[in-house]
Amino acid sequence: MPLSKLNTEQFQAATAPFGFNLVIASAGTGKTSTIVGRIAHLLENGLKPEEILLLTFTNKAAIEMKERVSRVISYAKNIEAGTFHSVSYKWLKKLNKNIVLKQPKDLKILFKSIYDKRDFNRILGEEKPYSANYLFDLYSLFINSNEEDFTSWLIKKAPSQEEYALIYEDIFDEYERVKKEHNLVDFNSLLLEMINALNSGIDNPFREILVDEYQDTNPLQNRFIEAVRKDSLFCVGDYDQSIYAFNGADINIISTFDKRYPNAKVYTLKKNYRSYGEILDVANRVIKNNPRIYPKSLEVTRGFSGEYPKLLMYSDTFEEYKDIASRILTSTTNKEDIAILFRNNSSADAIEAMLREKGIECRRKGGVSFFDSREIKVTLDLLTFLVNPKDIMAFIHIFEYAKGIGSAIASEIFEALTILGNGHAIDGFLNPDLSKKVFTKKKTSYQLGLFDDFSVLGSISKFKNLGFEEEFLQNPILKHPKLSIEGAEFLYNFYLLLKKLKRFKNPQSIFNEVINSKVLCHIISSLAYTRSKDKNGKVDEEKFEEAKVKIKNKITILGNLLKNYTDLEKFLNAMVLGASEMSEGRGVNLLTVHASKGLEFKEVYIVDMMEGRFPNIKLSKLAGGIEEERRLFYVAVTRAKDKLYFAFAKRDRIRNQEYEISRFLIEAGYNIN
Ligand SMILES: Nc1ncnc2c1ncn2[C@@H]1O[C@H](COP(=O)(O)OP(=O)(O)OP(=O)(O)O)[C@@H](O)[C@H]1O
Repeated sequence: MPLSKLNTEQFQAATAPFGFNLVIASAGTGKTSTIVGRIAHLLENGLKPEEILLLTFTNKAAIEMKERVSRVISYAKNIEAGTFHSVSYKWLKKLNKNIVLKQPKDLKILFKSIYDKRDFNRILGEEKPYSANYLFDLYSLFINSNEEDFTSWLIKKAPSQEEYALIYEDIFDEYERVKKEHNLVDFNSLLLEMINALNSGIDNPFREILVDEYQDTNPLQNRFIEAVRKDSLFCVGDYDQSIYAFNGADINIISTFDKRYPNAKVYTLKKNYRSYGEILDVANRVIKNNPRIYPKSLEVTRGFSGEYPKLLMYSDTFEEYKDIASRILTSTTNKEDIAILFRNNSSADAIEAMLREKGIECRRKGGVSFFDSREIKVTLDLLTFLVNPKDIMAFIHIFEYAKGIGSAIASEIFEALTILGNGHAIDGFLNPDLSKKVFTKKKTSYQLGLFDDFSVLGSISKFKNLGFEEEFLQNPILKHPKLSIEGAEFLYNFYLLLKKLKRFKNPQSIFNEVINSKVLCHIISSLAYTRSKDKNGKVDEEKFEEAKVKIKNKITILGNLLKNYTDLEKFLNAMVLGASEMSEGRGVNLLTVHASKGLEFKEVYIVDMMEGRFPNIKLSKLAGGIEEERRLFYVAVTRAKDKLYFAFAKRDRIRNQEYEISRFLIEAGYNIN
């Protein structure tokens, strides 16, 4: 039973009466077990699973906790659990809100497609107009500035831009209109929309909200908690592990809990089950230099190993990474149980290279490189468009690969398809309503710099001999005045894929069709082509073939992830909401300290323990200060179960910089003389 395994302090917290409960769980003291016990306690005392909301820092954590309770209480799988964003997203969907979640960088592309429709050349200004990218950033700055009128704001900042102000404002209007029309939202607006819905009095079934990693809550998330909560909160966190200030996390939220809530109860978990005493000694010595918000300490339960965490000293970073790789090579610890932690991402590539040179497999959490790669993005866009043919962004991204179709033309074709398909772009491809008029002449406005391109429609005769099916040749989208032969061919292949996919429902079969389609093959070739060019722009045939195989292999990895899903939409949502939780490969874990949060390893190396790098003085000035850096150090140290090493190098050859030892090692009592 989840409750029977708890120690006294965990049990007391897990069985706390309804109300405002804060559990200060020091590192390694079993907060996961306590949350799992709490859920079991609530269910055993008559709460229905639908009345429990569990908010976690990652979706993976939510799944793990739910699984642990479900092993004993099977219906626990019905509790609502996930990150703030994924819970809001699911809830908004349940409320039938039609929303399409997008990353800011995607919205930037939409913005550019609207910007590109304007002709600034008609104004012979002294100064050039702003680029689309700059204007997008300027616009978000304006929105955050609380000023009401863009033009007056712009004139104050850059008087010579005044003559473009009308065009800029028209771009913003269209951008907002398109976003609204297609229900595009970013991460923050998910929470905002949900808060609005809750404040407008929608049905709220939750009787207790459990919040994990409470110390990293930001004010918007806190507003969400406030909007959902009725009378019981169970928040678990450790103020010494608050490390997301740069992302807006506010440590004051945890530190004022007992003042903000009536009759709040604070429980503390002190017994550490993870690490040997020597490791905890280092953690305690350093963290005591930070303010103690609620009284607490770490108690050793595993005893002492007899070995104090070692400080490894090197003359330069190259030597440092090389020696760590050699130590790992000969270590008897399972490679998956070893982690190398670094404060700065910039350390990662050199360490990875050194490990690979010695033939040591490693994996980097964050998976950014995987999900940021163009092949994965475009494959996800293809699948997204199939699930949601209203997703103009996905459509524009896919058509970036069609020669001659830029983002402006792509968005016009998309609009036309939507009209022809009576609101459904796929129908616009497959069963266009020929009575509808598309690409009609647009309102021309010299002042707003709009083109009046559609006065002359294109002729489809140039596409007659390309072997297109008769049915497709009838489609009015081919009349776009700027459509090139290559563009039309891409559209035709897309049409063929959609036609074929009509027969499939199973996500795996859909994926197989997509990966073997001419559309994706064309995209793969075009990516491989760019990647196999040499300095003079010449393509090496062998490299080109190799690049194609590599790209296809990567896309296949995505297909493997899909195997766990029977619903394509659920898979796609998990990819948007959880991409940062994925890790690639196997072997030694290479992690930033931030990404190591919540994890534990038998053997840990904390590298680059140099003043300036850890603590990172520059970053600490931006958010959180030295106390946040000290918390990062505390998080790093407390990941280690059995063995812990610190590595220091006097010099970095590449940066041509000399270093002093990190102040945290001095605070920990290391004597380097
Ligand atoms: N009552 C207990 N008896 C024995 N072992 C326990 C108990 N509670 C937790 N543990 C073990 O202690 C370790 C740490 O637990 P857990 O990962 O939940 O810690 P945590 O509080 O989340 O730590 P952190 O905040 O540092 O990430 C785990 O290996 C877990 O199995």
